[in-house]
Amino acid sequence: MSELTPISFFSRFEDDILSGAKTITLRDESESHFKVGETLSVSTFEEDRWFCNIKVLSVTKVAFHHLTEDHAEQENMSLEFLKSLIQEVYPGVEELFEIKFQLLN
Ligand SMILES: CC(=O)Nc1ccn([C@@H]2O[C@H](CO)[C@@H](O)[C@H]2O)c(=O)n1
Repeated sequence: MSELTPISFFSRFEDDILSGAKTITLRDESESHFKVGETLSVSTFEEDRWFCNIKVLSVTKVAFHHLTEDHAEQENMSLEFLKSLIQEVYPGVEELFEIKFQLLN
């Protein structure tokens, strides 16, 4: 038996992930190592509390200035909010990675 690869999300996104409203996350290069098809064990960033497993569907490089409404929709937020959020989490980072995922039961 192998350990699942961990990933954390801010706990305020837990409900959106569990309802299927949020189906991508945008990360910097330090979290671009996930492999298509691999199962990730998802915990909250704040308390390191497990809340689901997800399967990686794709990992795609995307520039900050190329983010679109399509990304925002898959984040279940407005594009304006998404951009301000990313600037808070990853100040000055232009090269992002879109990780598309599927919630596992
Ligand atoms: C330690 C650390 O970086 N944790 C992160 C980073 C990002 N995100 C979310 O991904 C999307 C785009 O960044 C937005 O929904 C972010 O809030 C997250 O939940 N947790």
